[in-house]
Amino acid sequence: MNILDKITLDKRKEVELRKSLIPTSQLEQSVLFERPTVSLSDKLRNSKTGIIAEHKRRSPSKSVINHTLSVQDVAQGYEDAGVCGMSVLTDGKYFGGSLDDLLTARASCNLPLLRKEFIIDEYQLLEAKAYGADVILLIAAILTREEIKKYSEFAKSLNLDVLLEVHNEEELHKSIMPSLDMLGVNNRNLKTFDVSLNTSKSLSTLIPNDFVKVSESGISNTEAIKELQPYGYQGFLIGENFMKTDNPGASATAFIKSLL
Ligand SMILES: O=C(O)c1ccccc1NCC(=O)[C@H](O)[C@H](O)COP(=O)(O)O
Repeated sequence: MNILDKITLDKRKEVELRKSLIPTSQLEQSVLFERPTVSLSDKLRNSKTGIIAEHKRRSPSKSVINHTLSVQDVAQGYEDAGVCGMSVLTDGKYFGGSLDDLLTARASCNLPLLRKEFIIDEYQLLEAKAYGADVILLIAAILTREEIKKYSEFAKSLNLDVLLEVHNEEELHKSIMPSLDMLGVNNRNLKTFDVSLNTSKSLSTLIPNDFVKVSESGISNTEAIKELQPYGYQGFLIGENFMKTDNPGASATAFIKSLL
């Protein structure tokens, strides 16, 4: 069983429990449900740098990245750095994140926030909205085309942007549809955890220009961005490179400065 299958199996049990604890009607009463969302895809289209900076404590490929920082400091640091958006991992078991992290980020900055999660149920989209997200992630590897359509259309009805993530050509062909805003290519091989920018490069020509192209994972220097921009990428999701430092905001600031 690969890591995504394992995560998804656990996620199904977790979501059933969450549903029994907090009914949908309670999520819909969140004051954040009325908040006007901010479009990450619009910000990326109009940006010279396109950085989406992630809050990430640990991951299946790295057991410890950073467990000491406050989400508030990280969010404010990223906003001061001038990133386009912030990604917040909300999975607890594999990434050490939570919906409270998303809420804290929402209370700490005005950046568009991506709920980085393994979405397998519409209920998680209501959670995303109720806890202050502007964008949701759908992962093609764990969803059928029908599920991608259903979840992306539901997200759009909640005024949430949709980032669809693929790892290969087959996932890309299965997923293209008008209810997506951004197409993300994940450079991490989920069997070996190796990262290669060649994944983004080789899939770039297959992504129609109507979608904002985002390159995800393994981006550790500004040369990588300069290498990917000619392939049409306007968004760059960066986690570990910033989070492994004592001050992710300061490292994002230096990164963006050297890109301009
Ligand atoms: O990061 C992992 O090890 C991982 C393993 C299995 C599924 C997802 C995983 N990561 C989620 C992400 O997409 C990354 O956190 C994100 O792209 C940032 O990557 P990086 O800059 O390499 O931290």
